[in-house]
Amino acid sequence: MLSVRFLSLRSASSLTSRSLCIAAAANHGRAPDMAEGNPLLHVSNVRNRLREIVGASTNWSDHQQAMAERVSLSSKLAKSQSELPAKRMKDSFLEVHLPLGSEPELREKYLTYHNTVRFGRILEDLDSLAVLISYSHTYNSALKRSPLSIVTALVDKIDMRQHVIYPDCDIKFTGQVTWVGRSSIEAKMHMSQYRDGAYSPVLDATFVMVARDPANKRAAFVNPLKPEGPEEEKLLQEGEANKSRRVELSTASLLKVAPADEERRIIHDLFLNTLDTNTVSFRSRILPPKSVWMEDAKLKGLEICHPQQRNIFNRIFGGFLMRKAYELGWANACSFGGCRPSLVAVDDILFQKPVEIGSLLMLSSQVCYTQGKYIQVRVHSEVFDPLTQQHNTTNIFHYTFASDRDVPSIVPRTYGESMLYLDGKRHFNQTVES
Ligand SMILES: CCCCCCCCCCCCCC(=O)SCCNC(=O)CCNC(=O)[C@H](O)C(C)(C)COP(=O)(O)OP(=O)(O)OC[C@H]1O[C@@H](n2cnc3c(N)ncnc32)[C@H](O)[C@@H]1OP(=O)(O)O
Repeated sequence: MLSVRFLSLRSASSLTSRSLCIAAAANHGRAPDMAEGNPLLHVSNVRNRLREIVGASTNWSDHQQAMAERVSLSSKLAKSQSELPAKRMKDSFLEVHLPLGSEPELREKYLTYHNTVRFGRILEDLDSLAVLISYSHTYNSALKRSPLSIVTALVDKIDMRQHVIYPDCDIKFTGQVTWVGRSSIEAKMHMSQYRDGAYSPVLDATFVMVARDPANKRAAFVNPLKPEGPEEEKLLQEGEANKSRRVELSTASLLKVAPADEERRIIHDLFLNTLDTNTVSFRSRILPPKSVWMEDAKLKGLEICHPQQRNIFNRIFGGFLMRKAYELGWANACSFGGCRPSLVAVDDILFQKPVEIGSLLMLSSQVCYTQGKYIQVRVHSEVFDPLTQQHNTTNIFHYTFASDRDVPSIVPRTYGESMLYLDGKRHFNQTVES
């Protein structure tokens, strides 16, 4: 059933060298693999494979029955991690093609007005791929369907290696599991684009996925990971270090503890800088030149969560949420900077709660930190229940953009805004200065 093409790392590199040999004869943005008709996994098949793996319904009208059938798979879950066989990294290695160069009919879905690729669409593909990689790691040939519900918990990091993604050149995604906990899985993915005879790197992404029982109510064990060779040992150690870093960051969150001394000084300097020197008062505040109050750098949006945007577990697809938040964040940075900004990094996208079908999803984007030509944007999403009038945060997204010129400085006015500023600064330092 899981007839995904599992390529070993070694076979992937030999594929690349073979590709390079044929490259001279290939078109500008059309990779030889695709031109030769090599049957690699096509991006549009990733979701179909996921549907098959979990037995998701294709019609919304059948979703309750499909869910009930899934819940009956609970008995197939492992009682402990030790009863599951250890997997190798190559067991989950996948290579997926998005042939924008070879299949012009695909382009429309990915095209921006400015003749580049919609990054929100790439986020959707990365999310689906991370889920498929995780299912490949947990694949059990004795079962027809996987009892695991694997959800996206965190987009740890997406580093852009190139700012322009061409809409008429083939794209290749590769990825594998690089670390596992008891129920969590780290998947690393790379995206490259075929241009002028070779694939060149576009981005590197690290996602954390979490396995749940079929009803998505509690954690479920995943197979241990057995590294082979020093390169894989290093990836595993990096995964361990990533986990420790996440715990540290969460412990130091400004929602839990006071800012550090240096951060307090920054906030006080910003405050002093806005005082009116003519009136000796803490109350009269003046916006410094080439600055914008934080409250004037927001953009809001609303999504009604229709069944069309559901994932294989009948909740809203994480990739869709990322696309919507990204596009709002981009528009926010665009109107703030007065030009089309390019994406530098995506960092620490947290999926706190699932978004149910039918929800009213409120998205709120805020420019929270600026430095030179860089704009740090935070998008907060919450569901609003019109019956109880309650708001619940579901996601927080962080995006770093670069403008083609220096942008105005963002200035917080309240204490809460100052915390947003510091949080934005921390994210900026982590992505841009690391
Ligand atoms: C149907 C046809 C449609 C076709 C659709 C096509 C689309 C197909 C695409 C399909 C795509 C489908 C994909 C989608 O669309 S998934 C949709 C988007 N994602 C979500 O909705 C998830 C929302 N969040 C949650 O449900 C909870 O917060 C989760 C479940 C994530 C954690 O809940 P909770 O906190 O209560 O869990 P726990 O305390 O028991 O811990 C369990 C483990 O989780 C680890 N952990 C937790 N948080 C984090 C974190 N932030 N960073 C790193 N790790 C984290 C934790 O260390 C522990 O690990 P371990 O020590 O066990 O190893």
